[in-house]
Amino acid sequence: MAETEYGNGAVGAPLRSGETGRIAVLSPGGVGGLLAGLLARDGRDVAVVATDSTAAGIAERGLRIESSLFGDFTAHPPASPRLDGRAGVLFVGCKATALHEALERVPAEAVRGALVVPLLNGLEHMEALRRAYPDARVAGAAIRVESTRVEPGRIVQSSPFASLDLAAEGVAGDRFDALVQAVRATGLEVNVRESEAEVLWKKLHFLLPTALVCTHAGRPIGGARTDRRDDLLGVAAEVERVAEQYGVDLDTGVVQRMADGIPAETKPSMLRDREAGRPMEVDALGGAFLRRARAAGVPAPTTERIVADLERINAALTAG
Ligand SMILES: NC(=O)C1=CN([C@@H]2O[C@H](COP(=O)(O)OP(=O)(O)OC[C@H]3O[C@@H](n4cnc5c(N)ncnc54)[C@H](OP(=O)(O)O)[C@@H]3O)[C@@H](O)[C@H]2O)C=CC1
Ligand SMILES: CC(C)(CO)C(=O)C(=O)O
Repeated sequence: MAETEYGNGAVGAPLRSGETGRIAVLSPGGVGGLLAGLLARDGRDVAVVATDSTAAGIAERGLRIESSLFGDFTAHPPASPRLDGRAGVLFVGCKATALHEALERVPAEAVRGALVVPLLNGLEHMEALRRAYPDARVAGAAIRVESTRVEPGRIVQSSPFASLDLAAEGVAGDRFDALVQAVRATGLEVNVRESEAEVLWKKLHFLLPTALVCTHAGRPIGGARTDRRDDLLGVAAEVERVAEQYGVDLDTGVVQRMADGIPAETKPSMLRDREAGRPMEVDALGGAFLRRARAAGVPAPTTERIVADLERINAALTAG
């Protein structure tokens, strides 16, 4: 039997138009684990790809989700350290700091023609994914949620908000529509936008000030938005000015209202990494933004200062 383009892992299972095909989720951490659990609970054909020990743990005990929005449950998707067979969709849920190693678990052949949906914050992972998977279509995406991998295979989702923005640019079609439907059916809000740049810059506009300032201050948003308000709004205004040079209109007033409206105890994942002594995404977020700012000739002194400090802290963390 001829090999089908996107089987359910098994060679020969034809994919009908409008279906997602098998949904692989690489790295079941805070955001990847939440997506994998929600989709598996709905009976979707989900395959988790994880580090060796986490894959073994999920295969044995399942993937535990404890969520203020979606309830508590254990899902039992198959989990392995490497993607075997093909997938029609690949969610990428690792941190930027582990991206290159993590991608080795998903061969390019396994996602030929597939839709690749990165859940990472930042900008430069898009180029890295397109280089790794030249025959896949990589969608601009951004997830807004606070979700934490408290131990391997156990995810706690705590925010009163959870939404996924997806850009249709370059990826529109039946599989994209099917994916939107599948994710919406889990209860997660999905917003479809046209432009990839808009999706990525809008997320960065909120994320960069909150991640940098909360992490620098060592405090959740409630402390950062009062004690470090000038820095928070300063970074947001710099993102607005740089984004404009890349054709994206942003409004720092929106970020201000969002930062004032979310629960005081909200912690960006970068702050959680600092607290746990893990490598932080300083370069993937702050560094990438500053490279764009320099290329556009727009000064970003507030971001420069905070990123320089966090780079020193990160170097000390990663040195041991
Ligand atoms: N957490 C959040 O609330 C949000 C996070 N984001 C963004 O999403 C991305 C992921 O963040 P988050 O979910 O917090 O990350 P986590 O630290 O919770 O999870 C990272 C996952 O990557 C896995 N991993 C590490 N190394 C490898 C490897 N070599 N191969 C395969 N998997 C690997 C980890 O495995 P193991 O479990 O085995 O350690 C873990 O499951 C980041 O870019 C972040 O900025 C965006 C919005 C919200
Ligand atoms: C700030 C937050 C929790 C909001 O989505 C986030 O995106 C992150 O930490 O990566």
